[in-house]
Amino acid sequence: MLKALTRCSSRVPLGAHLHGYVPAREPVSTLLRVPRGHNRSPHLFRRFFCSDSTDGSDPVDPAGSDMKRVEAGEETPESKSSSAIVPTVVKPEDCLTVIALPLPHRPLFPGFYMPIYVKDPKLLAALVESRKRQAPYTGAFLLKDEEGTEGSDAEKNIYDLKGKDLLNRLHEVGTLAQITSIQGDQVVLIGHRRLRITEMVSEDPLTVKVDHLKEKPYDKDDDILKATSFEVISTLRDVLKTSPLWRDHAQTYTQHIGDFTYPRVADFGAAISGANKLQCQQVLEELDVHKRLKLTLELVKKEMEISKIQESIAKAIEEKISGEQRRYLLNEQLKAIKKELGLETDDKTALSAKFRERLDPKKEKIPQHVLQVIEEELTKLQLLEASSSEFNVTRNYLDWLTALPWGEYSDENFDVIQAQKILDEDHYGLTDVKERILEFIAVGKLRGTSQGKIVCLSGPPGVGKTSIGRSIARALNRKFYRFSVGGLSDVAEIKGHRRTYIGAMPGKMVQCLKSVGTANPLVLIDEIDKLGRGHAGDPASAMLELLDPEQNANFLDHYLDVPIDLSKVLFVCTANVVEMIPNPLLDRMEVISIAGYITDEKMHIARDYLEKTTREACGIKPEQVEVTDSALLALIENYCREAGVRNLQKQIEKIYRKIALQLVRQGAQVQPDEVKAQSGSVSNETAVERVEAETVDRSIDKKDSGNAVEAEIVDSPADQIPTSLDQSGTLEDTLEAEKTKETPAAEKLEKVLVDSSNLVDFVGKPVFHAERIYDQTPVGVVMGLAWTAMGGSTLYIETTPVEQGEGKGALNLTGQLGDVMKESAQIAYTVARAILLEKDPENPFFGNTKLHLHVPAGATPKDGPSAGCTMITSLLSLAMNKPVKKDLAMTGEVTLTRKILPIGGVKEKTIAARRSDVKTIIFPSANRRDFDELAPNVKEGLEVHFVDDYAQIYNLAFGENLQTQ
Ligand SMILES: Nc1ncnc2c1ncn2[C@@H]1O[C@H](COP(=O)(O)OP(=O)(O)OP(=O)(O)O)[C@@H](O)[C@H]1O
Repeated sequence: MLKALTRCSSRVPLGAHLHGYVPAREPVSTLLRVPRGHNRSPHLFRRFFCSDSTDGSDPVDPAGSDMKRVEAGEETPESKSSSAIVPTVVKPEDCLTVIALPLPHRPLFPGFYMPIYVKDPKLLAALVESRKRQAPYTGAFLLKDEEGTEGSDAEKNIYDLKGKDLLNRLHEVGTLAQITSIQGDQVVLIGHRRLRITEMVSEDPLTVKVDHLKEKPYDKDDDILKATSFEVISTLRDVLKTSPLWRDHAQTYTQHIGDFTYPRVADFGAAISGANKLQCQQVLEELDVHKRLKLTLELVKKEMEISKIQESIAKAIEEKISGEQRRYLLNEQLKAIKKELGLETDDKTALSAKFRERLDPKKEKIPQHVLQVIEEELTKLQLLEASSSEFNVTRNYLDWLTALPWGEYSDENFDVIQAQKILDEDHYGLTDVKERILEFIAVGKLRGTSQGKIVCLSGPPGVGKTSIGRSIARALNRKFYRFSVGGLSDVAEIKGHRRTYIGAMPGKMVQCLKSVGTANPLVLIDEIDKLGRGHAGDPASAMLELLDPEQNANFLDHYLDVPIDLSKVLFVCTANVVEMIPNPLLDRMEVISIAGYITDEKMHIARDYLEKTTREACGIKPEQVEVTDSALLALIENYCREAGVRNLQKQIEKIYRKIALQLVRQGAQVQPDEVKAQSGSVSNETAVERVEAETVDRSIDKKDSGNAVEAEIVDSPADQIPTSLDQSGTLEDTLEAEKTKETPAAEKLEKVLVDSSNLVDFVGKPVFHAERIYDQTPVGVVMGLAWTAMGGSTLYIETTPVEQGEGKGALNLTGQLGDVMKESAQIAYTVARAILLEKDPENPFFGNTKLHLHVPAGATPKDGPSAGCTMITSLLSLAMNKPVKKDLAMTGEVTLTRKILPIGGVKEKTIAARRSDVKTIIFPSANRRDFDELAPNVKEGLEVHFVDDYAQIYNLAFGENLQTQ
């Protein structure tokens, strides 16, 4: 059984589908929608719309259609076969019975072509037959959709339909269509006039009786009609303009739009709109012209909106595309620029060439195993994808490997005298350090090469540990690199990260070598005593590997992964407290302690180094300022009593900043006169001022010299100012006066004098008050000597009775004493009781008195055993009600058998004692050597006793005789 009765399909290209009229296999030039490049003659349009009529007559002359096709240069199969014009017999209006042709997609509007495919052979044969019978007409009716079906589904269902069933599925109103050509199963129709089915005549093929429909009569000059029609036309024009798809048609169409009647305008609008088939059918069924126009207007307006949206979408996409194109272009340019500059990242060859270029000059010096790794990595680089992460890792690795100073050494200075000069230039004193460096140079000179060493400079803050490090590097002509390990807790900081980690970096030492560019720098490792505990590995062990001369010839950084030779590096570490340095590290270091400075040393440092550098830093000339010795002394004694000189430096900077301000302020007042003087001939008045200023300067400079010439100038009245040699009396003064003419204003300013009297104006009130609380220590109070990380200091041990009574003897301790110091106090109590018992057996003091021992200042934690002898003395002084000798200070650990053990920090303690105007110091005998090594200026004026038994202290403190045990 024939499945498909009628299969009508249209192959609809995108865009054309919107309007439902497509050029299928029909020769394109005969269609209203003419694709680009084909003949789009206005004749075609005129052909379909010129024979318009208001009475609903055919817009196309069916009789002439074939003739016109021939005119248009086309051939129909019939014209081909007969090569003659066949006159039509049947007129459209005579067609009252037609074969019903179902249209699945859109209705056919009068005046439009529509190609359809007829798959039902019976129907097709009937159509061919009717054409042969000179009645080439059929009724084209839109198919109704079956409920729940749409599009191709709806089409599918009609193939089984016949007779009545098919009739029921057809819309009642359709179009009388002329069959213009049949080629195979393709039938091309032209719509003529509206029809309505009245009854079925035969079933297969479906033939129906029809009524011809006419538009309701309308007034051509009706304004509303006119306006609506114009609105449709103008909207259509807009749509066609904005929609690039139909732009070409718009031109042609608008040229002929004037030929249209109102019903045709409505049909045209509906036909080309993208409205769905039901909306089109509605327009087709509408016989009231005004209503039809209104319906069409709605459809074309909607079309307009769609077109606008389409335009904005197109615009947005266009923008995006042009943005992307721009990016692409810029990227290409960037690549070209990078390539030009040799920065091209993905140009592997350029990259390899860059590395090789870097390698070439030092290839001889690079160890073989490192060269091998570099070569391997270079080969790997060529094989890797430039955008891969591995490529970047390899590139960075090669960058580090090739940037290191393999075998590059700076020419070392082996000239001891030159080195000494440099060291003295930068720092006063510090003889131990300087000596050690000179020894190092001497050994290097004799050996011909220098070996790496670890020197550790220990001492309180601000004594110049870091700055001497820099100076040593200068003296040795080595590059200087400093890094602080204070608080460092990650081993990776020292040994680097493994390359597998993202953002991996080599450790500090490799960074140092890259940055200094030599393999024998001086590396200053600051704050080694403050090395962190470490959360990832043990930093102390990593430091050991780095510093140990036994190991560091083959130091392996995790990142670099090839051993590097650090044996030529000179390591200088700094620490405040040596005891805090991990033992294995300390063991490998040469510790040089810098104890701190006494007033005398500070005076030198201030005068010869700090003042000079600060003055230069402030842009002040030496002749513009004078800081007297008394001012410096007051500054050191009352403001800067700590061991180092950092605070002293700050205070001097403060003074010089204030001086600079004063000078600038003065300069602002002097300036106008100066301008006058420099701008032309020198008036007498200005000259007087100049000479006066000069005189003041010199009178300050040569205060006590009693310079006669100076007096003469001062006394000279203004009009007698010497202008020539004979008047001035001396050549020197004339030259001086001449010089002043050219000197800038700032140089002739009044000299600023800083004295002890006006020091307060520069640095404010003294912050330090004497550590010494008592002029003469009372009963129960003795001065001890202590060592702190900030240097030495004096401290008092005070004991006082709290309560008396039979058997009440006890000892209370305060002053933030540590465990060792508390134990030391207990020992002192026992020894003191024993001594008192020995000296005065009748004295029940200790047994009956509750005592309180305190060590000011209460807020400072204290510990250590070295105050043992001081505590005993304090307890005995109270027990015997006898004060100790004036200006006495002591230090020493005591055993229960009254032996005095050695203590640390002799220099610091001596300096502290001097600072507190102590005249007599008692040290343990074992410390005699330390004291003897002190510089004479530190020991100067001190009466020092070395003791090994407490009895000696007792005798010195109380002026009595206690037998040693
Ligand atoms: N003997 C000296 N001669 C000249 N200047 C000195 C001397 N000692 C210290 N200074 C100066 O004191 C300042 C502080 O010194 P530096 O920073 O080296 O102290 P430091 O001992 O390293 O302190 P810290 O332990 O706090 O690091 C520097 O400007 C330095 O030049």
